Amino acid sequence: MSANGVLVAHGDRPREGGPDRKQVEVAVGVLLRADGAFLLTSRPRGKVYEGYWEFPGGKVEAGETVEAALRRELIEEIGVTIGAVHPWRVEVVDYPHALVRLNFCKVHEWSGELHMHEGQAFSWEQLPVRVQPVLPGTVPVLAWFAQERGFEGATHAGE
Ligand SMILES: Nc1nc2c([nH]c(=O)n2[C@H]2C[C@H](O)[C@@H](COP(=O)(O)OP(=O)(O)OP(=O)(O)O)O2)c(=O)[nH]1
Repeated sequence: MSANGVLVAHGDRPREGGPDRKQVEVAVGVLLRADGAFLLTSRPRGKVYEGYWEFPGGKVEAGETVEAALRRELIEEIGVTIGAVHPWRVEVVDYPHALVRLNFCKVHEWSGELHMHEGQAFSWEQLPVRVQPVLPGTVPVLAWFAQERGFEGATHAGE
């Protein structure tokens, strides 16, 4: 785990892959508009946690950097070409289906229109987030925003 990583365990099902299971690297994009709104997308049908809201992104492939993976995933999933990628925070989440290492990156510039290529829904959100349910591994990001923005109270519905 990185120095700024936190470990969040979620769910009480037995873990897949035994005690030596590998961390799956995930590149996650926090797209920010000038007014501070951030983009959330819903997980497509057929994926674990289908319908849960998250930041767009996906798994880093072998030999790929987090930045390259993020550029690829955002073209594939939401149809935008991103500008500078700013690594923000890292979080490790221990799900029953996988141990994931989420590399959250802020992105302020992109080109192209949003097109949800996997049938997801999208929403530009501010705190408190109105869409629900929010993916467990996404919830801490809302707390980081709250800290940055001096926001107090529940960060999302259904808490
Ligand atoms: N994209 C994204 N994934 C997240 C977030 N929070 C969180 O716990 N995750 C987890 C869910 C998944 O276990 C993993 C991402 O894997 P994924 O299945 O979406 O990745 P992928 O698009 O490459 O999927 P696949 O087609 O290879 O199955 O990270 C988040 O905010 N965004």
